[in-house]
Amino acid sequence: GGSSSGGGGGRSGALSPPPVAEEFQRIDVNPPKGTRDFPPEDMRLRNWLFNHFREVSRLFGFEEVDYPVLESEALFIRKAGEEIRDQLYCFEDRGNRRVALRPELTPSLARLVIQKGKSLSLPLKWFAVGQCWRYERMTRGRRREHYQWNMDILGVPEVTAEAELISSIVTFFKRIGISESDVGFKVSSRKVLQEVLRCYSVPENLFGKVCIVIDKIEKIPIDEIKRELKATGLSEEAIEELLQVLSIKSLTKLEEILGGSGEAIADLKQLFLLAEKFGYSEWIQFDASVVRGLAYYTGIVFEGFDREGKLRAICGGGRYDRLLSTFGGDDIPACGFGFGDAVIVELLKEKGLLPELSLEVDNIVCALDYDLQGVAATVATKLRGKGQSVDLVLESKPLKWVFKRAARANAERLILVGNTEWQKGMVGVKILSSGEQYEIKLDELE
Ligand SMILES: OCc1cccc(Br)n1
Repeated sequence: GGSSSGGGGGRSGALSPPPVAEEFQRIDVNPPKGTRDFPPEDMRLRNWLFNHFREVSRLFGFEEVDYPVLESEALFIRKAGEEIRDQLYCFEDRGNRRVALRPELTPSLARLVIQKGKSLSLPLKWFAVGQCWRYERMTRGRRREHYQWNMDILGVPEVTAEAELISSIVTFFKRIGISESDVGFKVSSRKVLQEVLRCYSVPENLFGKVCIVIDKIEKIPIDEIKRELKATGLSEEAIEELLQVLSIKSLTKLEEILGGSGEAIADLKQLFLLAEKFGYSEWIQFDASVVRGLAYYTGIVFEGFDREGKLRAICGGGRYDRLLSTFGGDDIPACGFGFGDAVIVELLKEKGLLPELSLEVDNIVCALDYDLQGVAATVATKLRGKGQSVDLVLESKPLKWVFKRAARANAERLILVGNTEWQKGMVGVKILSSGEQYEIKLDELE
């Protein structure tokens, strides 16, 4: 065994514990920094949330997909200065391959779509609920993993796709009791930025970088924003015009500035028209300052926010028509969103909307004598065959213990297998809510 460590007297007279061999040293029982365990109570909340994600995706006719949590690092290497890149959880594996824990799901979707190529019938509507990772210096004590619900539509160039996606998120919010008085969506289009930058003949390849700087507009001082924009090569004039346009909060005003002929205005007008038809006009507002922090968006972008302004963005997404070609594939028009599992729970807590979820078991089955354990197993199997859940007591326990367990499991019924009753082929039944109890033949037990 390992060398003994610690222990050993030293204090006069006091008996110190015997040294603990290395292999029995107590490990750190906490999960790695920034990660979470999901013990039953937390797992019930997580399942409740994910079941709503999945049910809404089903209502919208989406198919579930998933990808490896480990991807080639190359999938996420983009040069636009994104935070998601700076915090990539990447390493070299034993085969000397550069790999990364996925920080988002969209690049994996793009990879799979390219891999499947012509065999896919468009439009495709896929959803996923996957764990995503980042390696952030724990200076801010923030999480390093979260689960993200994604819905994506590929093959639809019109903004009906974006309108459909926002409708799915509104549907989700309504299901969990969140209304338009609690949250809203800021909606814009990167084509607004594009049209301004084109006026100043800014090269296309700077577009992603400029967006990433602007996405930080509410997170860092405006002087820093201007400095970083200048560093990308933008002229003072272009920067001033850009910041001016970004402060616009009405489509009419935007039209005055950009003129009515550009795609940005047309897309946004169409989206607001569709919002009316979907019935979620009250949930959305135009806000030119929304650009989102992912370089690959090319058109409409949107983000869900809490109207009290206490929390970070709840969800976000947009159009990314050029992502596939960055991986060498043929471009397919695409749009999608990501919805994390953290902020929404904070919002539900704020609103007192967290559901009360407890363990629910239909039956506790217990043998009163050890030699009836087999009969108890038969009873449990019969009930399970009828779709009833059974917590079968697996060892001799005092009745007091059994009642306590039944209460904790909110069991509907307690089935007791005792010698007296079993002599008559009967078992004892106690309905825990009413206290009613009776004996019944095993084959009459429902
Ligand atoms: O939303 C950014 C992000 C990506 C991966 C993991 C976590 Br926690 N957060």
